[in-house]
Amino acid sequence: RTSSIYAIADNAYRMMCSELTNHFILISGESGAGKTEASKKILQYFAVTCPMTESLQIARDRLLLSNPVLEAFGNAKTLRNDNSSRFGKYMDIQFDYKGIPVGGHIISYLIEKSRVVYQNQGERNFHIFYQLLEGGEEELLAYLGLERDPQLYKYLSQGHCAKESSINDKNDWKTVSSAFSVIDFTEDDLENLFGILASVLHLGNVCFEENHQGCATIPDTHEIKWIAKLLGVHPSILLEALTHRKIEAKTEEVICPLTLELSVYARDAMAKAIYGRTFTWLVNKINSSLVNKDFTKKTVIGLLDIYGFEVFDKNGFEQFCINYCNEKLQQLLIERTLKAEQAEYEMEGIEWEPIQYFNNKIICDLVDERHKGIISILDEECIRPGPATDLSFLEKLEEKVGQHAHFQTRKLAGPKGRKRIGWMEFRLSHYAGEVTYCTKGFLEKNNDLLYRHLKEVLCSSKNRILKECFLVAELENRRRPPTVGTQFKNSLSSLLEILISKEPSYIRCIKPNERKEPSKFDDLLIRHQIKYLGLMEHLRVRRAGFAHRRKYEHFLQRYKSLCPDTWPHWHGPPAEGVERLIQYIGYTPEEYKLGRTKIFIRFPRTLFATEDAFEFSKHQLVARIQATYKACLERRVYVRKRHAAITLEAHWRGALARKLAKRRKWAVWTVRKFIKGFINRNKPLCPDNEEFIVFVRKNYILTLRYHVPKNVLDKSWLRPPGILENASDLLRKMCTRNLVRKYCRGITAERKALMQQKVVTSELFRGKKEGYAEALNQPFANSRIDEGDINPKVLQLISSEKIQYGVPVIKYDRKGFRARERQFLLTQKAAYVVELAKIKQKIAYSALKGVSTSSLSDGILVIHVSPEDSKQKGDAVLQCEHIFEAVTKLVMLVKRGNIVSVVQGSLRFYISPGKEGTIVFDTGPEEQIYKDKNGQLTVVSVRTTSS
Ligand SMILES: Nc1ncnc2c1ncn2[C@@H]1O[C@H](COP(=O)(O)OP(=O)(O)OP(=O)(O)O)[C@@H](O)[C@H]1O
Repeated sequence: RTSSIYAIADNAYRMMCSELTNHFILISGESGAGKTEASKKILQYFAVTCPMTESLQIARDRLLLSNPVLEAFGNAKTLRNDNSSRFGKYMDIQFDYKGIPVGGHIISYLIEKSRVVYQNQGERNFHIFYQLLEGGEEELLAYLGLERDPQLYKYLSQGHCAKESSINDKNDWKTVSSAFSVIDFTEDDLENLFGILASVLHLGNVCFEENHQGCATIPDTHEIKWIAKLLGVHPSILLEALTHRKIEAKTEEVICPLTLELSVYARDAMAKAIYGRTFTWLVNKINSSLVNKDFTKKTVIGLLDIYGFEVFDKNGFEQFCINYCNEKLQQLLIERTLKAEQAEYEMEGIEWEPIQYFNNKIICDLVDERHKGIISILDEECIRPGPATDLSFLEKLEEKVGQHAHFQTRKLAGPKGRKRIGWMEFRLSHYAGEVTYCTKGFLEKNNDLLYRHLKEVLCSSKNRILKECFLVAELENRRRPPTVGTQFKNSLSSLLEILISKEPSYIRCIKPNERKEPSKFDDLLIRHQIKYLGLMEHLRVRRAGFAHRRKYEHFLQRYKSLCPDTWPHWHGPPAEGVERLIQYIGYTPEEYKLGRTKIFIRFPRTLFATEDAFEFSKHQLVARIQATYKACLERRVYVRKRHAAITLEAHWRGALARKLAKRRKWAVWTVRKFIKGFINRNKPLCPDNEEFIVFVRKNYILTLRYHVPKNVLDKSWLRPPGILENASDLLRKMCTRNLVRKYCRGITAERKALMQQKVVTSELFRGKKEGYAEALNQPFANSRIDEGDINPKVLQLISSEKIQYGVPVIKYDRKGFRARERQFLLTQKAAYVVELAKIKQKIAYSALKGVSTSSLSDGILVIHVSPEDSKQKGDAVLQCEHIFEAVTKLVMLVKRGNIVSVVQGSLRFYISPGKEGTIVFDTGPEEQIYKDKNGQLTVVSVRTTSS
C-alpha cells in the first residue's frame, strides 16, 4: 500500500516537474482509514526523494515538523481512531523550477472546538493537553499552576480514558517541543501558548453555584486567579464576565447576572473560543515559518487530509459538518473522474458506452442549497427573532426538506424506521451510508456565541497570542458574524475552487475493521466502503477507457523530439503532427484513439515506453545543447582572444610604423641637413653646415686611413674636399715627414754615404749633363777604389808615360779597353779604379784647379791643374765610364764643390806652360774621338733622349 502511495506522489511530482502544472492529492476514506498516515508518507517521500540544497533543508524540516505540532493541537482520540484529525487540513507544498521543496502553506478547516469542553465516553480531548501534563517539566507545570494528573481536570476526564495504551504522550511531548524550535517559536510564544492551554484547563475547573436569587456565583476563585494570571486579565473582571452579561440597550449598557446554566455556557464558550482562535493563530504562525520569501513562480502539490466520514452512536453538529465535507469531496471526485471522463470521451468523439454511477449531488444540494438547504434553514433559525430551539429547527427541516428522498425524521419515517430515530433527530442518507444526527446543540454550535462581556475581557488580555486573536476592532463591528455552518460551507467552496484549478490524484483509504485491529479484514465493511466510494464504477470507467489523454499541442510539445518530422518545429495542425509522430514511433491502432482535441492512450505501458524514449532523447538533446553552449562559450573566448590579438597586432604594427616613420623622418631630416650642409659647405662654420662639415671631415679622415702612401717614393694622396685642403696639406706633410723619418731610420751608414754622394752628384750635374738621369739609378761602388783589386797590368799602364798628357785618349767600355794604338781588356771596375788611382796618384789635390766635363753624354773628364805648379804635367784628359761617380768622389775628396764646370760645345785645356788644347764636343750617329789635323780633339757622342 505504501509503495502505491509513493507511486502516486512520484507521479504527481514528475508531472508537475515536466509540465509545470499544479497538482493535488485528495486522500479520502472514513475516519481511521489511514488518511493522515498516507499524507505523512507522501511528505516523507518528498523529503527523501526531492533534490535538496543545504539552505532549503530548513524549509523541508519545517514542512515535516509542522505535522506533529498540528496533530497535537488538532487531533484527538475518538472511538474510531486514536489519532483522529479533528480539523481539516489542506497543505500546499511549493516547489521551485528545479523541483526542490522551498515552502508551504496550510489551510485549516473547522476544528472541532466542542471537544475542548466535552468528550464522549471513551474519547479524549486534543492530545496537547495530555502531552503537556504528562511531558511538561515540573517548573513549567508549577508556573502554569497545573498538576500532572489529567483526572483533576474536568475538560480532560469526561471520556474516562485520559490514559490510552496506544498513545505515548510523554514521547509525543518531546517531539512537539523540539518541533516548536524548528518552526520558529520563541520562548515568549511558548510561554503564552502554554498559558492559554493551562487557562483552558483551569477554566474547565471553574465551578458555579446558584445563589438564592438564582444567579450564578463562583465560590472558589482559586482557578479564576490562575486564569487571570495566565491570560493577563484582571481576576475580578474575569469573574464578573463569567457570571454576568452585558445587555446593550439603545443608549446604555445594562449588566445583568447569568443563571447557573448560562454561566456554564459562557465558561465553555470562552474555552472553545480561546482554543479555536489559538489553533488558527498556530496555523498562521506555522505558515509564516513555511513562507518562501522568493517570489519567483512556483508549482505546488496540494495535500488534502480532511476528517473522514463519521458515524457514531450520537452524531452532532460536528459530524454533520464533517460528513457534509466528505460529501462535497466525493462530489468533486465524481465530477472530475466519472462524470468528466465520460463527458470527455463523448466530447472528443470517442466511441463510448456510458457507465452508470451514483451522483451524490442531490445530497450536497440537500445540505447547502441556497435558502432551501439544511444549512440555510439552520441559519434562518439562528437569526430568527423569537424563541428558536433545536426542536423548532427540526420542525423547520421537516417542513422544508421533509420530501427529500435522502432526509428522514422520526415523524416522517414509517413505522419501521421510527424506532431507530429519536425525537430530536434527523437522518441523512449519505453516499457512504445513513447517519442519524441529533439536533441538540445545533443552534448553539452554529451560532458559536461568545458573550460580548467575555470578548471584552479577552480583548484586554496581556497574553500576546490572545491579543492577536481577539482584536478590539471586532468589538466595534456590530454586524452579526456569519454562522459556523455558513463559514464552513464558504470555506469548503473556496477549497473546491483551489482543487479544481489543479490536476488531481486520488488516494482512497479503506478501513479494514472497526476494532483498530491489525491484519483483520472485515469483508462486509470493506465491500461497503468499496461500494459507497464508487470504486467499482471508477474501475469500470478506467478499464474501458484510456489510461492517459493529452491535448495534441501538449503531446506534440513533449514528444516532438522523437520524430524528425516534428523536431524542432511542426508547422502544421497539432493533430497531424501527433499522427505523424505516433506513426514514426510505431503505436499500434489498439494502443490509442485520436479525439477532436486530444490523443487517448489506452495502456500505461505505451505511455511508459514513450516516456522512456523521451528520456533517452532528452539526454541526446541535452548533450547537443551542452555542446552548442560550450561551443558558444569557446567561440566567445576565441573571438575575445582574436580581438585581443588583433588589437595587440595593431598596436605593434602601429609602434613599428611609428618607429619606421620616425626613422624615415630622421633620414629625411639627415639627408636634408646633408644637402643643406653641402650647399653651405663653403660658408664659414654655421648651424647649417656644421654637421656636414663634421661628417665630411670624419669621412675624409676615415677614407684617408686606407689611402695613405706606403713609402717615400709613393707620391699619391687622396684628394681632399675644398674645406679640408689646408688640413690635407698638413697631413700630407706630416705623413711624408713620417715616411722619410722612417726611411731614414731604416737606411745603413753605407747607403747614407752613397745617398750623400748622389746628392752631391745631383747638385753638380742635374739638368746640366746628358745621361745624368740614367746614371742616377746606378749605384756608386766604393769597392772600386780598393787597392787590392787593382790589376797589375793597369798599374803598369798607369805608371807608363802613355797617358801623361792625356793623349791619346783612352776609350774603354764595358767589354774592353780599345785604344787607337793598343787594345787590352779591362773590367769595368778596373777601369774605374785606374781612373781614380791615376787621379790620386797623378794629381795633387792642392794643384787641382777644376774639373770640366761636357754637357753631352760622352765620358770625357778634364782635370785642370794649376799651370803654376811645375810638378804637374798639364791637365788630365780622361775618358771615364762612371763619369758622374768619378767627378762626385773627386769633389768630395777635395771637399770643394765649386771646382766642377759643365761646358757646352768646347773647352780648352792646359797641356804645358803656354800650350793649350781644345776639345770640341759634338753629337753624331756614333761615338768617336779623333784628333784633327790642327790637334783639336773632337769628341762625338750619341745624343740620348733625356737630358
Ligand atoms: N497503512 C496502515 N497500516 C497499518 N496501520 C495503519 C495504516 N494507516 C493507518 N493505520 C492506523 O490507523 C490509525 C488511523 O489512521 P489515520 O489517523 O491516518 O486515519 P484517518 O483516516 O486520518 O482518520 P481521521 O479521519 O479520523 O483523521 C493510525 O493511527 C494507525 O494506527
